[in-house]
Amino acid sequence: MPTGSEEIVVSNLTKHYKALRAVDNLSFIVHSGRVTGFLGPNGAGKTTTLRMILGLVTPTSGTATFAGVRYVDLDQPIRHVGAVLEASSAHKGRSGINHLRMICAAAGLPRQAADEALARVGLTPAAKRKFKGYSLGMKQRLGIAAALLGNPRVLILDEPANGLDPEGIRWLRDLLKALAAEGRTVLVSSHLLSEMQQLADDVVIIAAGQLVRQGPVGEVLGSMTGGGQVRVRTPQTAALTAALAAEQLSATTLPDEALLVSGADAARVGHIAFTAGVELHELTGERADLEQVFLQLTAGKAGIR
Ligand SMILES: Nc1ncnc2c1ncn2[C@@H]1O[C@H](COP(=O)(O)OP(=O)(O)OP(=O)(O)O)[C@@H](O)[C@H]1O
Repeated sequence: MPTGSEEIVVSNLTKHYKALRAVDNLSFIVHSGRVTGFLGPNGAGKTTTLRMILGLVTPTSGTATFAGVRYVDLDQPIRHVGAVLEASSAHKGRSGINHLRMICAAAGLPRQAADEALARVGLTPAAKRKFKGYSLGMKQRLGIAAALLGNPRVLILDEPANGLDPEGIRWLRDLLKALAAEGRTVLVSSHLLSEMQQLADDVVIIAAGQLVRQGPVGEVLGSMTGGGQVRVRTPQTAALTAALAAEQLSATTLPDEALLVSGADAARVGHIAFTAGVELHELTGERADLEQVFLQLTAGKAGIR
């Protein structure tokens, strides 16, 4: 079990490759006890940012710290931060458990940590099978097991949902949520937006190396859609339409005679109806999905470099 919380603070982080600003004055905080999704279109700068956070790429300027300490200054980093940067690789003929035991031996961790990490990712039944026989999903699990060996307070995963089937995604969601519930800080990058919507509590969205938006998933969605759309049915259509208009809300009539109200959530529409004495037979909030939000937020920035 990790002790203490450990936020990741990214502060004015910048990386230039010649004229290209791969990461451009980026600042955000990743909170402990939550799963944070790091989203951006291809080339947005996600991997470069993660590599700077992990001390693998030297920033042009700015810092990334764990409870105030840069990765390179951490004492025994494997016990602080676990990371999976690309699909796990291991010697083809080596078993999963032996792969983990070798990492333990090299890092001075107890051998038992390998068994515990393998169990945590549900690979115990395949412990002695050779890596070359592992499916992509099993390889992803083994990579996460390797990241968990030092019982780190922070977990950083680059595209962990890649190649997982829906059942694998559900498994990943449950694991990440459980790790966060233990107080760990979990940062997960992805371009799989609908899956991020399931996986993450918070999102940090970047495009062209710059921060576009950060916050709880629900707030980011709500702020983009102005509260989304609400489907409502009433026998008093004219009265409800008038009450909505008085609040500067417009409603369109759907083919099944229900009304679709934009720019308000279900609670607001329900309140307006109640105040106007209008009877409702249906009231359903329809939230935009992250894919739509993401496209709106990054429109014009994606693909310009
Ligand atoms: N070592 C490097 N030298 C030059 N340019 C680089 C280098 N590493 C990354 N870049 C460029 O920096 C930009 C950001 O790349 P990065 O891999 O961080 O994006 P990403 O968001 O992870 O994208 P993807 O989802 O495609 O992996 C890209 O334009 C990339 O070509």
